[in-house]
Amino acid sequence: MLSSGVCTSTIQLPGKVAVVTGANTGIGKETAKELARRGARVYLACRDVQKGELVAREIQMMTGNQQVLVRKLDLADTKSIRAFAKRFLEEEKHLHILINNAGVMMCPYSKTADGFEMHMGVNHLGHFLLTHLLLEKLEESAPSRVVNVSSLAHLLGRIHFHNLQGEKFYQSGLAYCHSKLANILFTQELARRLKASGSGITVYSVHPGTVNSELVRHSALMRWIWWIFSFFIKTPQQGAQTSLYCALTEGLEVLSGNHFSDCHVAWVSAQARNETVARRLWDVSCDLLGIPVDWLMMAAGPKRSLKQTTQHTLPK
Ligand SMILES: NC(=O)C1=CN([C@@H]2O[C@H](COP(=O)(O)OP(=O)(O)OC[C@H]3O[C@@H](n4cnc5c(N)ncnc54)[C@H](OP(=O)(O)O)[C@@H]3O)[C@@H](O)[C@H]2O)C=CC1
Ligand SMILES: CC1=C(/C=C/C(C)=C/C=C/C(C)=C/C=O)C(C)(C)CCC1
Repeated sequence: MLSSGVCTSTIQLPGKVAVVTGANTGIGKETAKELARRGARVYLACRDVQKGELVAREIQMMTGNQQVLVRKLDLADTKSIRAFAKRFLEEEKHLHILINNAGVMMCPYSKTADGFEMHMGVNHLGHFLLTHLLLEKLEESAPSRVVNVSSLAHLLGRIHFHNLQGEKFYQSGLAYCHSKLANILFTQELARRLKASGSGITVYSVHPGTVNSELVRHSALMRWIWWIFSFFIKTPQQGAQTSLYCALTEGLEVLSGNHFSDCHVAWVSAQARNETVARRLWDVSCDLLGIPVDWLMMAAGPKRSLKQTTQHTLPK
């Protein structure tokens, strides 16, 4: 947990477009800053636009990159997710990097605007819907990448399909673990489907390490542990390295679907490798969000094969 990893890629990103969710603080802020430093146009997707604007100005000043923009995104409300995606699709031609970073941990039992348990709703379902809505843009901008920020905490997670909204039993720490397991299962299932569709989008899940951030805000005990060990745990900048590694490292496409920690491929639990659970979670997530289960083939598949046909026939 205390070891580190550094993204050593020197790649620059002029003309590239990135979206980072939860970019107003912690790991997301440092991830966005580094992408901006490399010249990308970076969208800070934040639920609190005022906080986001302050951070955007700070990043602009530190990096000299004025193309740091703030857009409202509340992952606890599917209307807000749809509004964010609609505006983004209207105003941007490309999306090369999507970092699904935002997260909540150990909230008291609560529900999102759509009635989903808060951890599952924000950490998993919110990002699932966002990725679905932005997929077309990622496909048009391929090669493009999606990074899902998960956690080692997935080890304690289980997908209880009969209690996905925590209504039968609820423990806040475990609810976080379940949602982080869902992040990994989503990554693997998305990678399988993207590969089958011949898309140039790749996807990775990440454990950032134990990082000194605001994630522990809901638990006095965790705040205390974090404070005691603050000298030993990672800074947010160190915590951003594995997300950056997955977003930027050349030649990583063959490892799409893998989980990374400290900038290396990392082991995941047996549950996280269970394809049956991953497929079922995909179907249930689509059902809860009211989107077709084959959204990926609908968005990427037919167009990709059309593009390939055109490419093959044009030179002659
Ligand atoms: N810190 C750690 O030790 C670890 C962190 N992680 C993961 O790293 C990711 C980043 O966490 P970290 O930087 O540590 O935590 P922070 O609490 O510092 O940052 C979380 C970010 O998510 C945003 N967010 C929370 N809820 C919503 C929402 N409903 N809609 C939009 N944005 C929201 C927060 O916004 P706001 O400021 O407005 O609340 C904030 O910007 C998370 O996914 C977390 O699970 C994984 C393993 C360990
Ligand atoms: C006991 C102990 C620690 C506690 C680690 C914990 C409690 C990690 C929790 C990680 C989480 C919640 C990750 C989020 O996804 C430290 C601080 C490493 C210092 C060494 C001793």
